[in-house]
Amino acid sequence: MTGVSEEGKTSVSLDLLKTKMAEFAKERDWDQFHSPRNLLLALVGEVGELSEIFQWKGEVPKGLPDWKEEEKVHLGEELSDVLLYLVRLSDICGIDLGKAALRKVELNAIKYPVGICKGSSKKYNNSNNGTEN
Ligand SMILES: Nc1ccn([C@H]2C[C@H](O)[C@@H](COP(=O)(O)OP(=O)(O)OP(=O)(O)O)O2)c(=O)n1
Repeated sequence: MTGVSEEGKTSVSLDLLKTKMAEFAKERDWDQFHSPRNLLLALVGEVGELSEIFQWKGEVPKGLPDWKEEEKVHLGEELSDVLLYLVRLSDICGIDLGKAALRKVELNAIKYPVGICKGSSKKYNNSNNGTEN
């Protein structure tokens, strides 16, 4: 279920990750542990591990040009743990994550019209139908 993107690179689908996680759990008889609450706590734990990588470093430049290869590998692992638990949590809750995320992107575009928001990171404000800090 991998696909080829417009740039010709192989892309990995959320469906493939969902299937892999379901197989991983089934083979180990771990469905019993993959409850919504357990998965949410595991997800939050992995977000903590991801945060530790950046902790005390101050701001870092995009692309992480000064990071060693092994640091980037570690970052990829922690990002993956977060993604995999998120995909699994969504599956166990019966949410089509890809569809929900696409819908949210569309809602975001309506909430933050280019004409009002371009160049400004201010948050949407319900009271004046505009934006504020
Ligand atoms: N009950 C479990 C335990 C693990 N995993 C999978 C999902 C994550 O991708 C990864 C998490 O494994 P660990 O709990 O061993 O966490 P780390 O890989 O981060 O290791 P550590 O916590 O030792 O740094 O394994 C899972 O699906 N269900």
